[in-house]
Amino acid sequence: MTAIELRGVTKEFGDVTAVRDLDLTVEDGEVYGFLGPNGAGKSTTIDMLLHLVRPTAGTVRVLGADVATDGVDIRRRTGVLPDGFSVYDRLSGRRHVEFAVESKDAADDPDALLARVGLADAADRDAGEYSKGMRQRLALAMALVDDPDLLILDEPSSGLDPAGAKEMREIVRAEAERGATVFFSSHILEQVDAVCDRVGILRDGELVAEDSVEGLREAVGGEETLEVAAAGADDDAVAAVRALPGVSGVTRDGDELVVNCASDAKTDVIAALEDAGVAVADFHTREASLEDLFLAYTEGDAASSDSEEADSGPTGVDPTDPGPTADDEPAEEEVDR
Ligand SMILES: Nc1ncnc2c1ncn2[C@@H]1O[C@H](COP(=O)(O)OP(=O)(O)OP(=O)(O)O)[C@@H](O)[C@H]1O
Repeated sequence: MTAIELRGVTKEFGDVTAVRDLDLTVEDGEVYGFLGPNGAGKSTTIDMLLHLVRPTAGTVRVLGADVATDGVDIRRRTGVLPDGFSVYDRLSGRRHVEFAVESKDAADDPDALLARVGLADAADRDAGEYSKGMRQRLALAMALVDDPDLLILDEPSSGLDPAGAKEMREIVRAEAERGATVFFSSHILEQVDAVCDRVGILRDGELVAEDSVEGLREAVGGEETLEVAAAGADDDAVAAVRALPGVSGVTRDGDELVVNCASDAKTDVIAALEDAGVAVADFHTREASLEDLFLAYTEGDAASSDSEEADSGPTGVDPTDPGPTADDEPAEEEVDR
């Protein structure tokens, strides 16, 4: 079965096209990493999977059913870790999980779930006292209720310390081994690298790359990354480099230009910079990584080095809204983010 299937999906918010003619398929049991810089359309896509936002065009199918007509059943079988999860300050962590268990009419032991996400000792404390990472762990515990067939995790590692991020990866792996499909968005490539079967890279609402992590590595295998100390490089010089054959991406990192290019294009890059009047102080090459590929596909104004910190923004998410389980109708109103 296909866990997620988007066909020709477009979402416009007034003049802004957040997602453009998106085709995306996630097979049952896959761990799929959904990458992209800020504003690429990841959360909008996730909101459409959850039927919190209706597409302007196209169809969205989840767990073999149409989200527009079978939302209740889909939500019952789906665990969601929303972006910008907010808690009820005066309810304990345990109460939050109990609520999620009751909402799904499930039989899970809240304490076992809290222990699984490392919150056993904090189970009785008010969630309002939880740190950001603890809230994220709590959200994960709630998402795991009733062994969902599909886990949708929006920036799951946001706010987690390295130990928490590792635990998150282990939980994702364990869920996949259990047979669940996991779809998660992230800016953090090492998360994706470590757990995903496949990765999709979204830019300006369009899928610009999709492959296994190995496939993406192979795709950059024939390329090198050239780091050029070029303090005086202006936009014209960058554009001249970008226009060269064999150059797949150029990003600026302080006084340095980072150029993804075929090995035989390196001398052309240096020559183009010098022709543009840039004094090249130094340059060296380094091995291409998944990070380089991400930058190559997402470079430009939208991709910046500050993208590692997720902007959770206003929450708009009620943590005790059973979402995945509710007997209510699919949302009629779009979420206000
Ligand atoms: N409710 C809304 N009204 C108007 N514009 C919106 C709304 N939601 C999203 N957008 C716009 O759609 C585009 C995609 O936003 P989205 O939140 O989906 O990106 P994202 O990839 O999740 O970004 P981030 O990594 O920063 O969370 C942005 O230009 C954003 O401003």
